[in-house]
Amino acid sequence: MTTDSNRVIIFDTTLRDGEQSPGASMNLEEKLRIAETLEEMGVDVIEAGFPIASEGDFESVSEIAKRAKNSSICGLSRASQGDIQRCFDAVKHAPIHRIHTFISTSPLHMKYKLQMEPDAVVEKIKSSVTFARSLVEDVEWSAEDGTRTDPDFLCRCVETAIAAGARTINIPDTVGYTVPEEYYKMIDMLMNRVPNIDQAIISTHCHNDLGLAVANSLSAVQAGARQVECTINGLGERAGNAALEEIVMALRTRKDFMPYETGIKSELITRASRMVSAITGFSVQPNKAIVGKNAFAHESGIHQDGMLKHAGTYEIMTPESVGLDNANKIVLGKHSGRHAFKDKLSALGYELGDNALNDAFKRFKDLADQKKDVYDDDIIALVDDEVMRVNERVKLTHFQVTCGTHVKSQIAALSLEIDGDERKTIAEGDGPVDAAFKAIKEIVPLPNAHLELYQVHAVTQGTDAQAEVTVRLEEEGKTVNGRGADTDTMVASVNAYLNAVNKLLVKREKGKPEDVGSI
Ligand SMILES: CC(=O)SCCNC(=O)CCNC(=O)[C@H](O)C(C)(C)COP(=O)(O)OP(=O)(O)OC[C@H]1O[C@@H](n2cnc3c(N)ncnc32)[C@H](O)[C@@H]1OP(=O)(O)O
Ligand SMILES: CC(C)C(=O)C(=O)O
Repeated sequence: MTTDSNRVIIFDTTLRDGEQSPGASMNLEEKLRIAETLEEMGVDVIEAGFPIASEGDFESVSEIAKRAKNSSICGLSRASQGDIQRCFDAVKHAPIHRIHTFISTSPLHMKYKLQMEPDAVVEKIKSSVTFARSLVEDVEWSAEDGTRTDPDFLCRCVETAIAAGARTINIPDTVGYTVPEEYYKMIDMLMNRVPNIDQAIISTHCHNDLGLAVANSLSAVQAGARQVECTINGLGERAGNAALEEIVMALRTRKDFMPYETGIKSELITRASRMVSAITGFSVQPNKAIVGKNAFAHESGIHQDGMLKHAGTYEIMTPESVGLDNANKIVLGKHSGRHAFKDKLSALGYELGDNALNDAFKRFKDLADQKKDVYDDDIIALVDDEVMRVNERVKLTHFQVTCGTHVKSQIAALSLEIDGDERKTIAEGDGPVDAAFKAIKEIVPLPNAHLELYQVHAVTQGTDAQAEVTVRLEEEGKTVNGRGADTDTMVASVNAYLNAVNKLLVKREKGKPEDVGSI
């Protein structure tokens, strides 16, 4: 495959190296779905598996090849005729196909793993690539453990592979050992020293053992590599491979510094990431670049304020460019400020005046201090509660209740502000709710009111969820419902009861004006 001087070939190995992650095995149907998505994304080469590894691998590479249209389908094979033939038999069904063959070139691998002399390795490169070329046009050769290989020997191996017909030369950082500057120099050295290098495309295949897989790959591109091997979500052996989404978005976002193109439709990145995560069961860490759930989320007030004024203040790419349609996420939490809170309220349909906004904001901050996640429903409950309480005559100022085992009766201590006056009491009850409600009735006499309903439900999930309590009171044929929300169920209960009491007072006022103030 040839490429324009600035076109970077994206070679996805999620189905081969990605599947080598312990626990990431995929079945045929799952591999077909991923391959279809990769092709739709515009991946140039899909490494679909290692056909000699098993009947299952052979079948999946063959089936993927049969369905492929535009992507080249590739299989991996050791430097042996058996592997290469099996690989060919699987990939040959694809209209565009490639054989990828490899052998180790580092002193350590040659001596201990292959137990071969360097000259014998060079001979194997020649014979394996020649055999592969007798089967297909497009042969890729990899120098396994390339980054720990002696430079002179690496040049000799690369020259041999190209002379035998390889048109892509891959220099893997098999153990994730190199660093960007060193890798740059290695690619640059090959470009300058290997006499027939212009007949091949240099490829990178970086592992992430030091967290440098993407940085190393980009460094190699800057040195002249024009194929990057990568995987969705950075899946792969040990710490994984370079993440496709990070490579693609880095090239797209920093075109000013790295003027290279890929053929990837980046809008499909999120879909591919979620699919691979769901199929493998490997969840994506929340702070993972590009595809983590927090990659476009903003929690702190200063950032949220900046985002509301201009998204470019804190986002270097748009969520839409990676296929997130819910736009940037302003997540309210304890670090949020008034601007973001007000914006969230208007998105939820609330327009509060300055005073009400300040009161609601204070309650929101208190809630965020107590609660890990503040959801929209929490805010709705909080604001409804706040709005409801404006103009209430009876307000809670203090409440404490004892409860637990081996306590005969529970004691509630309560202070209420009624029309501006503070009143206090202590009451005993059969359980904390009973004690609390008795305390209210001692301060606010309600001789004819009956409790018809007391209901608690959690607004959101988790043990720190807000409780929303509904209390229904009936007095002489008039029924009112009171609501209260708080992370403390007892406080929510008292607030709900008081809300109902306040509504009853309003009904009394309407019915008998002479009763105003008769508390
Ligand atoms: C860095 C990488 O990602 S490399 C790819 C890793 N992927 C895989 O290993 C895919 C899954 N592998 C398998 O299913 C099996 O290992 C097989 C089918 C490939 C081979 O299985 P076996 O024949 O039982 O051999 P085993 O895996 O135990 O040992 C590997 C053999 O291949 C040899 N070998 C390793 N790499 C190469 C190579 N590139 N070219 C030729 N021979 C190689 C080893 O020296 C060893 O040979 P030996 O048996 O003479 O000592
Ligand atoms: C065989 C090559 C491409 C590889 O996977 C590696 O070296 O990590």
